[in-house]
Amino acid sequence: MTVLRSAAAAGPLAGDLTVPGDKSISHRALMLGSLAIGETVIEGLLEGEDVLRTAVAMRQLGAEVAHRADGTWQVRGVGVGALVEPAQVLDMGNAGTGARLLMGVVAAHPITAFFTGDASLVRRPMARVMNPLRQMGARFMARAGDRLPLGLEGAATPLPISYRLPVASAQVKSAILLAGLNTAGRTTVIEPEPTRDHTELMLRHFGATVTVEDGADGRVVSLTGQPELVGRPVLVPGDPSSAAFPIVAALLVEGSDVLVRNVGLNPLRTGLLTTLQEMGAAITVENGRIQAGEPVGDLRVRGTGPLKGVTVPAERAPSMIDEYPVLACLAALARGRTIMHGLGELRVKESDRLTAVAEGLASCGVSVTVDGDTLIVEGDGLAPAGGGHIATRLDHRIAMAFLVLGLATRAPVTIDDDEAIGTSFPGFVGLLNGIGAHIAPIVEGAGGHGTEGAMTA
Ligand SMILES: O=C(O)C1=C[C@@H](OP(=O)(O)O)[C@@H](O)[C@H](O)C1
Ligand SMILES: C=C(OP(=O)(O)O)C(=O)O
Repeated sequence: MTVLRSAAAAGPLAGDLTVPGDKSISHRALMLGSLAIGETVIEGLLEGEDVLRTAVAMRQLGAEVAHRADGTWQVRGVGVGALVEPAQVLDMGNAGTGARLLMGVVAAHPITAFFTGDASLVRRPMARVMNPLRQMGARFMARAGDRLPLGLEGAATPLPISYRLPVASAQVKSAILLAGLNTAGRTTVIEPEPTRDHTELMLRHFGATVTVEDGADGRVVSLTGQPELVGRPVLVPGDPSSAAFPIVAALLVEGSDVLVRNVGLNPLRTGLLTTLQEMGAAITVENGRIQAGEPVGDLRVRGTGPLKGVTVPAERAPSMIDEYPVLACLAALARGRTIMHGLGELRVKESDRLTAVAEGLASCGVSVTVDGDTLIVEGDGLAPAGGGHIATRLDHRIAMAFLVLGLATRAPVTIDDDEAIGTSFPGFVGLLNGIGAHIAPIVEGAGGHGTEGAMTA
């Protein structure tokens, strides 16, 4: 555990950088590679703690997963329906995606597995995946409130279901589709609001038949069960949710000019870019291309001074759900009020992000209100006081969002623990400092929150 401090940069941020691979796509590549026959080579896999937990779990379930000398990952799968019962508990660490998607995979295998996670993950709701998986025939032994740790007895003969999502969640959709893989017949998920479609795209990439139609009730996704999946190469683009941090940093520090290369631009993930453009941000997409079925581009971001406050509609939330903490930090320096609607899901992430963002911004002298599921941040175009000491609550996005805010506040911002950052963005501090940010560890016990130590990022 290291206490970190970020302070206003001496000058504008400048240079180019590449963020690590997409977390959502990385989890899915390891899982589908493990269910395919033959070899899957994954290039650009996110080597963050969350994804490494999935790699270990897939090995425990019988797949061969190897990190090769050239930096790629090689998976030798067992085929749909052929995972083996794990001898040890599957510890998914901090990862909601890893836990929920893998529960879907195991639910349609005739095996029993036990799942657990860290102090954050055991507080998060699992009923949202357990309920549809129960309908498919899986059985659970869980604590009150359907939380981890839990035991899951997969169905020997799983039943196909048609399920309308009660919450907009790509994790729930994906858990059901992954269970549908080893289920005879068609498994259907209806989502009233579209969520990220990496599972659908990758299922097709590995040879499954997935149809997507617009129905009266929303987007209807159907999978034909028991396909033979065949190992395929996977090229993972940079994670737009990670790119959000250097992008916002460049917008916060006037005069910055930063190029973020190789960012995934799947339209179901680009709500933040839409919002930033509405706020007046100078962002251009260069070198737009399709890479392994996913749109990708390089983003040039210029800090041209204060942006304007906007209203972000609730229906945009699924396409930028993980980006609200850093958007709220940017809004603190915008001119006027930024109103973000439809944020109920933020309460059940790695921490209660609505509360964490509101308390953190208030401690930095920013005027902020939570009204039900709406977050309102007031800015006057000037640098906030800063000086807050942020409780990161095992939440990587809270840690990174407030370190970015500290680059533009009058007094430095500190976070109490940098460890969570490694779940999604290993190398974050080094990359940000590489373009001119000032983020440094603090030596505890040297007065106040300590003094700045040697930079080791
Ligand atoms: O499917 C995924 O890979 C994810 C879906 C989102 O969660 P929900 O499905 O809970 O909205 C997102 O917050 C998470 O970081 C990754
Ligand atoms: C919510 C997140 O991830 P997960 O649900 O996988 O823990 C996130 O990365 O912001």
